[in-house]
Amino acid sequence: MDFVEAAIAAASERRSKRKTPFKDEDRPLVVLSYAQSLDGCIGAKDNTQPLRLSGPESMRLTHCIRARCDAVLVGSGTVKNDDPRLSVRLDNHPPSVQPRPVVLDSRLSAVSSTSNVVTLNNRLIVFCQYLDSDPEFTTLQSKRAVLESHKVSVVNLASRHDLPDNLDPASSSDVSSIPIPLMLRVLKSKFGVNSLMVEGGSRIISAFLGLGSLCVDCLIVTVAPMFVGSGGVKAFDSGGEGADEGKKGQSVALSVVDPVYRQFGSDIDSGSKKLARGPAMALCKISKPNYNRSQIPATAVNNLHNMDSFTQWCLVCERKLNHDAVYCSIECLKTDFVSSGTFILPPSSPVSASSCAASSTSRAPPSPTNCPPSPTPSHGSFSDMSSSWSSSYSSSSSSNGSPDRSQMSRHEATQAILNPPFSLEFKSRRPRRI
Ligand SMILES: NC(=O)C1=CN([C@@H]2O[C@H](COP(=O)(O)OP(=O)(O)OC[C@H]3O[C@@H](n4cnc5c(N)ncnc54)[C@H](OP(=O)(O)O)[C@@H]3O)[C@@H](O)[C@H]2O)C=CC1
Ligand SMILES: Nc1nc(O)c(N)c(N[C@@H]2O[C@H](COP(=O)(O)O)[C@@H](O)[C@H]2O)n1
Repeated sequence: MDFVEAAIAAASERRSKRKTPFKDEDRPLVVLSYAQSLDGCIGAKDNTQPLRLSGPESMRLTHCIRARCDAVLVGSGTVKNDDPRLSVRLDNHPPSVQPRPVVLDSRLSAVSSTSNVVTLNNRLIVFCQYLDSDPEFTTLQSKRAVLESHKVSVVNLASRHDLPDNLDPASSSDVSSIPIPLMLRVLKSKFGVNSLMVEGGSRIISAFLGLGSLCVDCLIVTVAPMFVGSGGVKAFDSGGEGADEGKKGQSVALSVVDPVYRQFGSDIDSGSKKLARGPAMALCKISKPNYNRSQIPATAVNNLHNMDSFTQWCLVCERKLNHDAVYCSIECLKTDFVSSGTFILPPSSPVSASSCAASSTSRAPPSPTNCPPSPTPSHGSFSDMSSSWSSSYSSSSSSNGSPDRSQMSRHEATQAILNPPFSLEFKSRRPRRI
């Protein structure tokens, strides 16, 4: 599917250009992808099987993403709840080799010899984490032996024996949850995994999103036009039940840049009398772990899984910041504004004053020249945006006249925002009539 190819290619290109202090190439390209409801749920608490959110078209998309990746990862909660297969079955061009399933299962409590990921695939990788001094060490070693007898590759991240020589095992103070950066490096160096799809569930999504561009290159979210309600499992729950003590109840502002939307399936359409299952899809490239503070662990240079101390980096060019600032220069601020949650619309679609005002509260303050002189209603709609997605990835100047920002110098980007050759819509979307 072109959409997936374009998304992964763009993420890969972006990654290669990024100037971070750690070596991105030491870990696989990571595509975080899941399906959620309109109220942000990916499952239902009382379900003992996956909640079907995706329609047929976007389900196929999920399988296309699986097909384009070397491995597909889920957490122990998803294995316990869903017993997923994680295989490619709906792609028109199935890969000759299925992606390797990967499960994060610290205590080997979820995966068993009868799990689908074991019985349907003999290349499963399980990451666990326990010390020699663990009171349950013997039991855990027996479980491990059983899995290994079923051709499962088990990696204990706390054991030096399981890791390549150049990587240090997780420290004894850090055995509560699997250190994702270390796990990613092991996937690459020990198993040759160059691309990884992360499917969920909630805690895994929250953990990866919390690490932002440190560990995620591309985010593909299917949004299904349905509500799950109070019994739902939230996709992103960084301050919820599973959060560390001290982080409970805290909200986290995360933003994505250059979101692109495309409709897969029937959606809520003018001819439709009811909410059909035909999700729309948001494709986003994650750029920053956190809008207000792009915090990259300084120790990550030598020791990726050590998250003790933090250094600040400019949100745009990722240069080191000496002061308590978000950007290193005014150019960077403006450039970030160009690339922040804005949508490129055809030239005929004027920007609305209200949407411009809305944008200033959520992102970097816009230059006054960004706003139109008088209020004009926006004609941009959800479906308008879908037409521009491919051109903004594939050429330096798209058919609707909008420049490809990845090809622009910072100066050109700044000029573009001061004097845009196209109209921008920042926030507002007119709901479509049903
Ligand atoms: N709609 C969709 O696209 C998807 C929906 N789902 C749904 O998600 C739900 C399951 O979510 P949830 O219960 O949160 O389970 P998860 O699948 O997110 O697994 C969470 C568990 O993974 C283990 N784990 C190990 N290391 C980490 C880490 N660094 N960060 C986070 N977790 C880690 C922990 O268990 P341990 O200590 O045992 O290792 C943790 O409890 C199900 O309802 C499922 O249907 C799942 C995938 C996709
Ligand atoms: N994309 C997507 N849409 C949904 O509606 C879903 N419920 C999921 N769930 C994920 O798919 C797994 C099941 O995979 P198999 O069909 O067994 O291969 C499930 O565990 C979730 O990870 N995804």
